[in-house]
Amino acid sequence: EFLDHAEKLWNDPGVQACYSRSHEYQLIDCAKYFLDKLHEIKSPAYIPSDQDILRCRCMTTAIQHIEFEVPDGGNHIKFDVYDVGGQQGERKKWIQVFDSVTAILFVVDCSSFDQTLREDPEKNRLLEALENFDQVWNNRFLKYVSVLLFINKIDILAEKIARGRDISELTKKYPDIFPDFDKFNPSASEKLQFLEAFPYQDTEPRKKSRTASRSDVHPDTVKTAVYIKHLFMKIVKGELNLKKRITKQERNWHDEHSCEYFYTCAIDTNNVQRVMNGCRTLIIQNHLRRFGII
Ligand SMILES: Nc1nc2c(ncn2[C@@H]2O[C@H](COP(=O)(O)OP(=O)(O)OP(=O)(O)O)[C@@H](O)[C@H]2O)c(=O)[nH]1
Ligand SMILES: [Mg+2]
Repeated sequence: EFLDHAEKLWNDPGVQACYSRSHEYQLIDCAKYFLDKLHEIKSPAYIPSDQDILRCRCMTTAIQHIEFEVPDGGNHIKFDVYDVGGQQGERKKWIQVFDSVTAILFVVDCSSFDQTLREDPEKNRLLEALENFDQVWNNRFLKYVSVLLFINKIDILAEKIARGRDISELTKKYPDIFPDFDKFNPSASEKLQFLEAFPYQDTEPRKKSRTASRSDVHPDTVKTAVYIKHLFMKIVKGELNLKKRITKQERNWHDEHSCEYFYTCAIDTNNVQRVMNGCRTLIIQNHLRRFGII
């Protein structure tokens, strides 16, 4: 009975209008996905699919340790992954795992440019992510640790842009940090890189040739994603400093680590497979370099 009522409410035009303004309050990203399929979920025969499980939101509170082995040639390489929580209250725990890590997987929600934090409704989420990344990249305990930056939720970014949202509010509010979006021009290779990562709908034929545009992806989605990538890369290059440095950095401070970025959609298994293959190679190379083997 509850689910019948919920379904009726979700189909109400007023509730839909509230949903279209969900960047103004706190609503979990997967709400629409599950509410859209209430008719299926309410059936007693409902069994969650893999996609349903991937869409579930489960906030990380304690540090999770996951071990797995990946085949590499004839060998198996063991990976130890520590998953930490991203919310403000969780971050003080990060230092416990800084010691002896080879790489950090830093996941940014690139669709969050028009949202504020659940923990602090005054703080913009993208700005918070940039500041947080600045602290990780410039942390003296992480000088030898490479960072893999995942510019994630590109599917939600596309949905938002299609609904007419844009990053201009942020660029107007913080012009020193966010340069004029209208004047920003991504190169053809930058557009191509994003489009190659963007998931194809089952109905959309895959492009055989490499091209810097796709009929199913709005040009502003591409432009916004590349713009966000530039912001993070400015931090990597030291062109954008958002946090006061406790330790003065000498010129070769960043020589011993690097940052690679990937556009990701964590719920698209094809995209994740490709990204993980790239990450595995980078992590192994970093490890070998760190121990002087290559
Ligand atoms: N549509 C979409 N949803 C995503 C994507 N990545 C994550 N999500 C959803 O976002 C929600 C949060 O994902 P989590 O993996 O719990 O996020 P987290 O960064 O570990 O969060 P904390 O544990 O609080 O730090 C889940 O509902 C996921 O299904 C994505 O690329 N696209
Ligand atoms: Mg988590």
